[in-house]
Amino acid sequence: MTAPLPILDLGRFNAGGVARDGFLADLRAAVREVGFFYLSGHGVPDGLAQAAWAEAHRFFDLPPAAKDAIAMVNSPHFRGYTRAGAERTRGQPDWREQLDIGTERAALAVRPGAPAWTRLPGPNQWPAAQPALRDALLAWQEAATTIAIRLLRAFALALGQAADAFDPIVAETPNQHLKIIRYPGRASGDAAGPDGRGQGVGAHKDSGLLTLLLQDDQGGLQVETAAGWVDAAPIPGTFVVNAGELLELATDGYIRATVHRVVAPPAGARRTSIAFFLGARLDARVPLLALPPALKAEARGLTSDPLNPLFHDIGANYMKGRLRSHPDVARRHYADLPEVAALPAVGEYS
Ligand SMILES: O=C(O)CCC(=O)C(=O)O
Ligand SMILES: [Fe+2]
Repeated sequence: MTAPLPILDLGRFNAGGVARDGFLADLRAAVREVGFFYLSGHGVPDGLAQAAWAEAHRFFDLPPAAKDAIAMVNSPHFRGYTRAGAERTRGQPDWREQLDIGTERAALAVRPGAPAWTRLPGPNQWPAAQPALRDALLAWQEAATTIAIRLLRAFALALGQAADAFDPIVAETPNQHLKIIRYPGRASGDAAGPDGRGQGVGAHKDSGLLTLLLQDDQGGLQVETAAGWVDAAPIPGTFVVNAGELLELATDGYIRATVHRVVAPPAGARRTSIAFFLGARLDARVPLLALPPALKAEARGLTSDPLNPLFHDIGANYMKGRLRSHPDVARRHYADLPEVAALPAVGEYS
């Protein structure tokens, strides 16, 4: 299906006046109805994305041993490389390799009895053979963070809030999470997947506030809408933006954290993406916004999922997701937590 997803131009927001009002009205409709849109006019210099792409491709082309040398299982901070085949979404195997990074910082000094999430901040792992990867990805992460925080201000205004309504939960130490991802080609029938094609990543919602995605020209990202699954076909110069579960929680379901998936490329092809997830500070709680009456009347309430309960306590919510996605890391570094014993052998993504 062709893409009916809206395209929003951030230049209209930056321009102010009636252009801004029009942007906010379109944004409000987009986040309530679809929860996914393309962002153009974001003003991020092209060179930053080009550098991130070039280094991402170089990384995935490293020999397997060089990538395994920075395996995520080495890191109590859930940073590093994960081979294809180590994740499942709702029981079905995903097929993608990825490198996870986050804010580059020293680990916190953790007091005994402190919440488990205080062990999450810490250094990234970088491949010794590719020193340029670090600068390119950290620069991209900073640029994406700036745009995501500007968008959050637009979300707040679009919902009748003060522009800074979300500022306290992203101030100074927002939870930055960047993944470069490669989906190898998969012969159809390889594994049960959508439309008889293989599953790249199964249907899920993102858990943070906002996701900003760069994708190459292969395609495969699909979004669940009232009209069924639609393709988020690549549009050069744009990001794909979607809201995560924290915004659904903060708005009592006015904003939709939309289900999406990636269909694996055919055998012989491959797909690469760069996904930035803006999360809230781990020490914060998700606020419940007081929506103006006209918007409150349209809020749908939360779509509760017994397999994936949501916590307003952000650190606990994020920790739960990391433990489920990467049970090997959980067992190596978090075996003291009671919930770790119950984890399945392979990561459950969503
Ligand atoms: O690779 C993509 O296009 C999307 C990836 C995704 O949905 C995720 O990692 O949460
Ligand atoms: Fe996602």
